[in-house]
Amino acid sequence: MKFPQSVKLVEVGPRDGLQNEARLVPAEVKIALIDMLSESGLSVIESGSFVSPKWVPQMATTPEVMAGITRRPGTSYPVLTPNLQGLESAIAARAEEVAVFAAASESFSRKNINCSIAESLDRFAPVMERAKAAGIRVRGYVSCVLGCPYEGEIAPAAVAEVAARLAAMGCYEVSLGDTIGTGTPAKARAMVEAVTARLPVSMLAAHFHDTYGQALANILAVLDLGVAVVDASVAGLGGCPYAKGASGNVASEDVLYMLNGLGIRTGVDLDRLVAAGKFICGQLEKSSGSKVALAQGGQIG
Ligand SMILES: CC(C)(COP(=O)([O-])OP(=O)([O-])OC[C@H]1O[C@@H](n2cnc3c(N)ncnc32)[C@H](O)[C@@H]1OP(=O)([O-])[O-])[C@@H](O)C(=O)NCCC(=O)NCCSC(=O)C[C@@](C)(O)CC(=O)[O-]
Repeated sequence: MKFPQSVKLVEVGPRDGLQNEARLVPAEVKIALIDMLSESGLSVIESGSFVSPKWVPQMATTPEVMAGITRRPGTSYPVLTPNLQGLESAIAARAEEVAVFAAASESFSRKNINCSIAESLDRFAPVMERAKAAGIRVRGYVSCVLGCPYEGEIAPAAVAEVAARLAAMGCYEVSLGDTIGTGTPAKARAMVEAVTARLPVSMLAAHFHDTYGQALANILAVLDLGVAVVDASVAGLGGCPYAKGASGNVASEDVLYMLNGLGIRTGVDLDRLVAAGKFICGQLEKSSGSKVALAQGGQIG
């Protein structure tokens, strides 16, 4: 197998990880988590989302979180923005990077953002324009790339089409989300091959959930195709409010342990990452979803 020499780890725990937690996590706890994650050397920490608080109440503290974190030079703290209203809030919060999120499944698009795929892309157009004018980088997500909770199988060509549209609109990176974690390595490869027929692999990120325990295997499969950006969530926190049964994202600690073992550079310190995971698990009073953290005594607080 032929792997990249270095990988950019995108930590999504403070957003994707926490958005599904039923108990509201105070802003101070999110701030402390993000600051610990920054200290581990991560260069990207997704820190919240400017979405409707009626849809995702856990993210309502994003303005306080963005105001309270210590911004480490060299680290970016993107937030999700589904529309212009979200982008204006992100600008007010001094976000330097945002993400728009589409889906490869019509049903998931409607459940998640209350519009069709085409409507979502139309809605992103003014977001892209305003972000560009404000000097803000935009990442794009495609959800349900390896299966949909409502429609089942998703064709790789449908994923490639949405990914290509996001790139054409100006997204600098497109993150491919196995939202419900049903993918397997061969399917992950086939999907990435379909996307790389339309986009350079350097623009792609793997965003895999671990519902069926396949996430690390899927990541390995797509690293072999040249994907060099991997999204992960500390302690394996996560799920998706609009994808019943989806478990957490692949745990950041486990991805880092695997990358270290492969000799792939990330610039991230495993011990500090484990400490951040231990901190948030203590706050949430739950065990870590990271095998590495558990092996290193990372149970509750
Ligand atoms: C997109 C909407 C807003 C459409 O929701 P809608 O109800 O169709 O929107 P609307 O424009 O009719 O507005 C309804 C209300 O929401 C407010 N509103 C409208 N926009 C905003 C905003 N930006 N910030 C704050 N408030 C907002 C707006 O002001 C209004 O307030 P009201 O008048 O009723 O008091 C809604 O569906 C929504 O917020 N959805 C968010 C869903 C979400 O966050 N899902 C999780 C993230 S996606 C994901 O996890 C997958 C991913 C990315 O991780 C990849 C993967 O794993 O595959």
